[in-house]
Amino acid sequence: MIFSLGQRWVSDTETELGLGTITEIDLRMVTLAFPATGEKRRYAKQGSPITRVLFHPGDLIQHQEGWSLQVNDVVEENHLISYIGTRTDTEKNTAVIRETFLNSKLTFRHPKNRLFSGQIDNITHFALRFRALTHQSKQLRFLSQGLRGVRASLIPHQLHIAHEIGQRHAPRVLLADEVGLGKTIEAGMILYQQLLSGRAERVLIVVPESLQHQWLVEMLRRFNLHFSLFDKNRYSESACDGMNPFETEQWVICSLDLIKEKETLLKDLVNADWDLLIVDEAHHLSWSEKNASPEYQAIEQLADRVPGILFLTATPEQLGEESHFARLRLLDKNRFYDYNTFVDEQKNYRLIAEVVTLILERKPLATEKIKQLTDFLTQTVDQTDLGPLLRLIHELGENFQKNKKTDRLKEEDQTQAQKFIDFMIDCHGTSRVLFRNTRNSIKGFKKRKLHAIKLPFPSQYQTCIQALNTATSIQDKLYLERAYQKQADKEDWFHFDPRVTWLINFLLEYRDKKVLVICAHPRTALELEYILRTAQGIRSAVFHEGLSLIERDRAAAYFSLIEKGAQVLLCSEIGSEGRNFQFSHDLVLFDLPLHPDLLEQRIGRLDRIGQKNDIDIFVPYLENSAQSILLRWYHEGLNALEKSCCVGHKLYTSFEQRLKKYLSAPDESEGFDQLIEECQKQAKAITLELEQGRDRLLELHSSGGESGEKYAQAILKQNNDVDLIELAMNLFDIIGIHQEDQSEHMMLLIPSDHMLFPDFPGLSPEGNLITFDRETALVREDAQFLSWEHPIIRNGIDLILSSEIGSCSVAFLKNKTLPVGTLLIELIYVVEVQAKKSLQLARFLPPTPIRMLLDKKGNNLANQVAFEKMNAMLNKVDRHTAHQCIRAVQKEVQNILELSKSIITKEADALIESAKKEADNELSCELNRLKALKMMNPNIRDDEIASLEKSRDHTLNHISQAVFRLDAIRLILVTHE
Ligand SMILES: Nc1ncnc2c1ncn2[C@@H]1O[C@H](COP(=O)(O)OP(=O)(O)OP(=O)(O)O)[C@@H](O)[C@H]1O
Repeated sequence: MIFSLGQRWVSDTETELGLGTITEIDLRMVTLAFPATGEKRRYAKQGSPITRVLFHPGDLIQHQEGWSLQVNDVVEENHLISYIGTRTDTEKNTAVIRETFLNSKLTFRHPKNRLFSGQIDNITHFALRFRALTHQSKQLRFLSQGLRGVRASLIPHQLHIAHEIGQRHAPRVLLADEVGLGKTIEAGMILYQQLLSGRAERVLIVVPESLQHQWLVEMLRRFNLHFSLFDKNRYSESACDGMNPFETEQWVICSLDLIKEKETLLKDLVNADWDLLIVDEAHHLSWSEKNASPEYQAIEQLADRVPGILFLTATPEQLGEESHFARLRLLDKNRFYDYNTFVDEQKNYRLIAEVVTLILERKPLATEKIKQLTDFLTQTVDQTDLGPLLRLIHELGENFQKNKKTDRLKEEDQTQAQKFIDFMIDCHGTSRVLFRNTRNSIKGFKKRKLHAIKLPFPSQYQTCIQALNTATSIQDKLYLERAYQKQADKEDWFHFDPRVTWLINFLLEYRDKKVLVICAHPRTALELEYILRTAQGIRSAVFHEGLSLIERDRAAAYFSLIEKGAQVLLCSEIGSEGRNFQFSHDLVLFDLPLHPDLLEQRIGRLDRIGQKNDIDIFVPYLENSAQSILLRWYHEGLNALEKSCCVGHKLYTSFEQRLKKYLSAPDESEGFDQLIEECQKQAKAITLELEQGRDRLLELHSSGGESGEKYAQAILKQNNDVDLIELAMNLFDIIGIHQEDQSEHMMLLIPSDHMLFPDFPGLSPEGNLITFDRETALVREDAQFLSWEHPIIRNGIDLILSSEIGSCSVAFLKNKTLPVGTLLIELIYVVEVQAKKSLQLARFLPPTPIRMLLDKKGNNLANQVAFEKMNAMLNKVDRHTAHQCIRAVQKEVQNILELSKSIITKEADALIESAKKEADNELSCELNRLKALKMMNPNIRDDEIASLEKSRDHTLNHISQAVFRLDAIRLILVTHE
């Protein structure tokens, strides 16, 4: 296809944009401007979902000035089309419309014209069209858009977070759920909603190099999103002709290592106009006043330009609270401007958490508490809001007191209480930017059991330490095999280290177990693997940061194979970050890391969603070694091995110096019991304080209480949805896609030789294995999970509705109670709004079909005879007879169409009014809430309010301008035979 400036094209997936004009062409991309909605889109020249708009003699088209032309002739010059024909307003004049001047709001292929020119469709096509319209309209209003098509279990806290953030304009948040609770899935759900709603189009995901493929695969298999991975080669291959390589793709994954290394690449990234940036393992962005890491600086440049940001980390405070604060500042500079103010603010959390907890537990607020709260609110809340708030607190207190005995609240009190809680949570702290769920607040996690294995300290290590003497660092003491190699320059440590013998025996004894072994250093992992494989023939794989990505993925895949896979995977410290190994439940910590957050990351490889067994953690350690000290500290001081420890960083900071003293001289353990005791006490106190303060608030707003459950239930109802299955089968039959049953819940879709649309998007020539059942989709990853949101369904419906298929039909109705030849006309009007997708008007007014069944006098019988009932009674008519019938009743049809106009105007007006009311209610309510919050919570950004205000005004304005059009027409003639 040759592209030329001024040509008119339409987007196959976004027909609501109207007619587009080519405004820019370069080597690989074309830009289309859509004047009807004021939007622009860039498409790759090859393979993009756009179609050239061409009309033919007989078509009725419209000039941008509003007049229409009946096309008689079509002329092409310099790749641009001119339509020659008769103006319908003046009847006589011959006129020309160059395609550039076509009306951008043009609706094509009027069904009436098709009817009178004899272009008749099969009655089954008409039925499919109506069903597709009806379902599309219903589904576009579904509450949990973008959440139901994900191949994942319905986990309430994830759905709540995704819903809460996915609906925002340019969300900027930190997802900090504990390790393995599903941050990747949450980020994917947010991203998917932003894409579906048109709020985001260009997306960049930045991850540690080792996780690139995992993200690529997760986005594809769970969300059907095909990302492009940019490594060094891909970048330099695309960097030709002065083009920005990142502009050739809409969705890109890139590694943090690459970004910080290559200055030109970062520059290109920053200039590539992303809508949404996702950064995984964001704790790598370390910052201090004197030293911002290169990673931090790189992401800072992007954060200045990209409107939406999601940071993901399970251990936000791993590199210190200052770094945590600095990351929050990347999300919102205005709000997080000063570290000390931030720390001060955190002190208020306790009071708010206490009050919220009392209300949740329906306990009356003591006078003292009310006073404290009043003082606090007086300082922070605007005077106009203060009165009602205080009244509410008193009333709630009194009502709780009155209803104490029944333990039940009246519904309005319940609503009031929830409103107050939402308000308090919304207003304070980091709630709009930080989300954190913990294992405490989510049920179903398996237990962890520690098996500490004490082993003798080998003399070789003793000699080595003595030889190193004062030069022995804590690292040497902790990782003795490395110190030994340094000092003795020998590699035979594995011959005498009893941990190795223990590991070999353990693996030989439990041949059927899949065991993950983690150690601090890649070289240790490599040497262990060598000895296991060569000396003992144990099937093993190794996984460390020195391997290429392909080698790492290969190792992980080898380990995951059930039969003939590796029995053991040996990982270095960061080699396994973010990886999913929950199919194993035996973890060997060959050594322990110094920082508790690293320990949590290690255990998190197995202790994550999807783990079906209790987890056994084996720690072989050498008696009286630094590791034995560290083990006691972790187990007895922090209880970090058998329970997830959320206070690790704080305790490490507080005990670091004293702990290191013992680690450097493990023999001198005097006073260590005392340290453990202090540590336990402090752990208890900090945990309590957090549970009563910051963490309680975070938990309340992150888990979402009942809201996540509500979304899960709504989505669950759509599993194996009969409407969806019926429509899909109908669609596949008509399009020409064969269906072969494979098992109870699975089916193979195979393209036939007679496809209605030869290039059906998403359908592979070899066929697609599909299922409508979520549970099947979760275990059978080779099957695609079909929901209303799956591209096969969405594209299928779009293909039908953006074409003429089924828009014009003729049928016979055998009915002896009516005179032969009685004419009924079934009309399908569609009321619709043309506006930017990102306004999401479909929530209030999706393209809505209005069906009429009119007799000669214009009486509407649609309510008496429902569509499916009528459809079942109809018989098809051969083309020749249909043409004769049309000619015979043409005049009557014209009359009935005229009569239908007043009916549709009335019905459309009512629909538009009710949509406006709904939109106004919802958006004004949200706006008022944000404005009220803004008074006391600077977390609400000005641009969020401005955007919502603008979007409400635009929404109402666009809904008022909604139009109706005739989408389909069916003539029904009564026969007696
Ligand atoms: N809703 C879900 N349905 C099915 N599996 C899930 C779901 N949520 C998470 N999982 C699985 O649980 C594991 C952990 O999820 P994920 O990787 O998103 O967690 P994470 O919080 O990003 O972990 P980490 O902190 O290690 O980066 C993954 O194997 C993921 O596939």
